[in-house]
Amino acid sequence: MSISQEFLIGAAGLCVDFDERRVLDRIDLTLGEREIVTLIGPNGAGKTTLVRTLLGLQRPSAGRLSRRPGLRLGYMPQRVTVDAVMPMNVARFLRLGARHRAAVARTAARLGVEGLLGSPIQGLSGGEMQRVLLARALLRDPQLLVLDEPAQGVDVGLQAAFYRLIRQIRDEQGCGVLMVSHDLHLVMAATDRVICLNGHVCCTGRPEAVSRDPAYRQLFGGTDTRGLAVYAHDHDHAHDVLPAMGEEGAIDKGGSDA
Ligand SMILES: Nc1ncnc2c1ncn2[C@@H]1O[C@H](COP(=O)(O)OP(=O)(O)OP(=O)(O)O)[C@@H](O)[C@H]1O
Repeated sequence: MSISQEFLIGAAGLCVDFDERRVLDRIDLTLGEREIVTLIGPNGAGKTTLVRTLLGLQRPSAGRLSRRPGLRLGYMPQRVTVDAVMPMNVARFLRLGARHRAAVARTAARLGVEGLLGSPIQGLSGGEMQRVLLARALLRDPQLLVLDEPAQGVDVGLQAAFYRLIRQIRDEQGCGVLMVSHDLHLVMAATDRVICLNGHVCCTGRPEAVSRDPAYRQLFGGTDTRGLAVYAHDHDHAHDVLPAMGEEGAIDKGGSDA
């Protein structure tokens, strides 16, 4: 596979070994401008390793990796550990990226955390921390936003709202998004393309198509059916109102034989 400059990031035949154990095997992947791609897979599938490799934090054992020159990345890690004895409020945490106060205030307001700027970072709830971490990533004005399990530790209602927010941010800022998730049904409406990973790429495509793919079903067994019905319900309403238009219409095409 050749990796062209039209992509923000691309990998061809990417392999990663740890202690002679192959954890990622011949991964081909591209991420285009304004595209939202979700990596999904069971525990130990190599999702974080793949993200770290794409970010340049992990050396591949084989294969080729390409990033657009000068690509601005905003990375939201699974978690951050802030030393309990180090006093740090949210405003200071956000300013660590050396951005102007006005940008910090504007981004905090955009994410609804402006009321938390004076609060100690250690005291935030899971949902508040999630938005603060996203604000920090956005303050880099990223062309590619990378989110590793961004909804972990947050209740399901807030998770759905968070994924809607990610899609809005992509629409407003025009950045590409690469995210990791365990839960296809939660990210379906927020994702353009899914890559189902289990050491190798098991299947890939639009979320509706992946949810029906035998490789995906084999990997997740009967354990991931709960949200699909909910998703299909929302989606049916949109289908009646907005035929083949915008993001809902695009998803409809994939789900037409459901
Ligand atoms: N630095 C490392 N050294 C040795 N093995 C590692 C290292 N990092 C990850 N691994 C192993 O590589 C495999 C893939 O791990 P990775 O964290 O990428 O999976 P994941 O899909 O992100 O898992 P999870 O969903 O549990 O976060 C696991 O077996 C893990 O133990």
